[in-house]
Amino acid sequence: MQLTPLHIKGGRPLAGTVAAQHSKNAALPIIVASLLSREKVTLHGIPRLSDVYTILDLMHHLGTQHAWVGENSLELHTPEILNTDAPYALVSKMRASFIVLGAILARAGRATVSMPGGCAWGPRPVDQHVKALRALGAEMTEDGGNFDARRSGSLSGTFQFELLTVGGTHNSILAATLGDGVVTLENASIDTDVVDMIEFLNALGADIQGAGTNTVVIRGVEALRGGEYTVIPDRIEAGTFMIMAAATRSRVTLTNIRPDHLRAVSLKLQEMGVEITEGEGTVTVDATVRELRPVNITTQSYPGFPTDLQPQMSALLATVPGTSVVQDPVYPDRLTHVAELHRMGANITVSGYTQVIQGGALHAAPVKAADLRAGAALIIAALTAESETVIDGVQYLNRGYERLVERLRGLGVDVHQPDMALAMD
Ligand SMILES: CC(=O)N[C@H]1[C@@H](OP(=O)(O)OP(=O)(O)OC[C@H]2O[C@@H](n3ccc(=O)[nH]c3=O)[C@H](O)[C@@H]2O)O[C@H](CO)[C@@H](O)[C@@H]1O
Ligand SMILES: C=C(OP(=O)(O)O)C(=O)O
Repeated sequence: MQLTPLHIKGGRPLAGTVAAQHSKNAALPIIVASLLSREKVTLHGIPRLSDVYTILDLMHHLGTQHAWVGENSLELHTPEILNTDAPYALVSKMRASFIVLGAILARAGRATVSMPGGCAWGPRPVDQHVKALRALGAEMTEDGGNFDARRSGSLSGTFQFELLTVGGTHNSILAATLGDGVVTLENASIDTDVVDMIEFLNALGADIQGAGTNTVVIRGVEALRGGEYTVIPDRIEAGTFMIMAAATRSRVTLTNIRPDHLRAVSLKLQEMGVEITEGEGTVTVDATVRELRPVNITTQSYPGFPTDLQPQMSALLATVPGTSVVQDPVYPDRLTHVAELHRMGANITVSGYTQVIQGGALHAAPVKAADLRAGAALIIAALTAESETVIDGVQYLNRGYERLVERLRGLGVDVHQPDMALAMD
């Protein structure tokens, strides 16, 4: 859906407290994982985001009935899998939908899923998903952009990922949870979103050991029961607000967070001269104490500095005098924010996945987001610029930030976008 642009008048500090939403990237796989149970599942902490509505459309196609039973609570029930295919029109909208492959395969014995979409900054292969499922005994074929997966019995065996992949680990766990085989995943992702999905599945009666370590052992079980689960706080959303506070040289408190999940971000901000005070489920970011210093950043899988905060951090560093170097080997093409920040006066030169940033003051300009976190980076830049920046491409922001205008206003931001409320209908 095309939305009217966001108008932001920046150049003044933020103040106050903002509660982080629950995690988009944990909620989506957990919603998909509910497909493994015939019983009713109630999930709390589901953010009202366009990605959630997209995955619910896909789940509806597969046979899931859903009902919102509170602002962020969702009841899901899949007594039968009605379709074993996940069509292009639904899967192409977001990356997370590709993991329905593992879930449908587990529940129905076969699945046909289109190549995934999502934020389109460059190639996002799924070779590890395919290799893992093949190694564990599934038959996988690809035809015309569709993957067809079949299994004759339970998945079993050992697979070692060639690299750390969040989605590949999700998909393999989902495929192996039901049945009577034992699957060992080596070099598995230890990302918070993987741990949360494992804890959810175990709460429903799965037998999955090793969450948060690189070796995950899944002993298949005959069936999962129903249950209730609360999704973890969104470390990327919280990190975005922390970076926003630093960029505007403000003092802001975040609540509903897991400080331990945000350590890489906190350490980098501290290195820049930002005061970070952690509390029980809170963090206070104070960038009013001293001048900020430039830093160098290289993204890594969790617990390293997340690629999903690289564009936002680049926007912050574009405002900090001196030279910073930002490298994103996880997603080397994740650079759509750069040309837009140039319009605002940023001095960033790019070579491969390296940005060399000479910080200074930014100015307002019309800009356009081409993906979710680039949109967040443009908001951060706009908040530092005197006079009004107009940000287009707002539909991407609705993929990842709940009630954004309202929450920015809560921090004192001068922002308006007349039809924002419609985006969440
Ligand atoms: C919905 C969701 O949760 N998305 C997140 C998830 O994406 P996603 O799960 O797609 O990302 P992965 O962790 O799989 O990707 C990490 C790296 O592995 C590579 N790779 C991945 C799979 C594969 O089969 N082959 C391969 O080469 C990717 O190109 C990338 O360089 O983790 C990313 C990395 O933290 C985040 O940016 C995304 O926001
Ligand atoms: C890139 C993201 O999501 P996806 O993997 O669905 O594109 C993100 O959350 O930053």
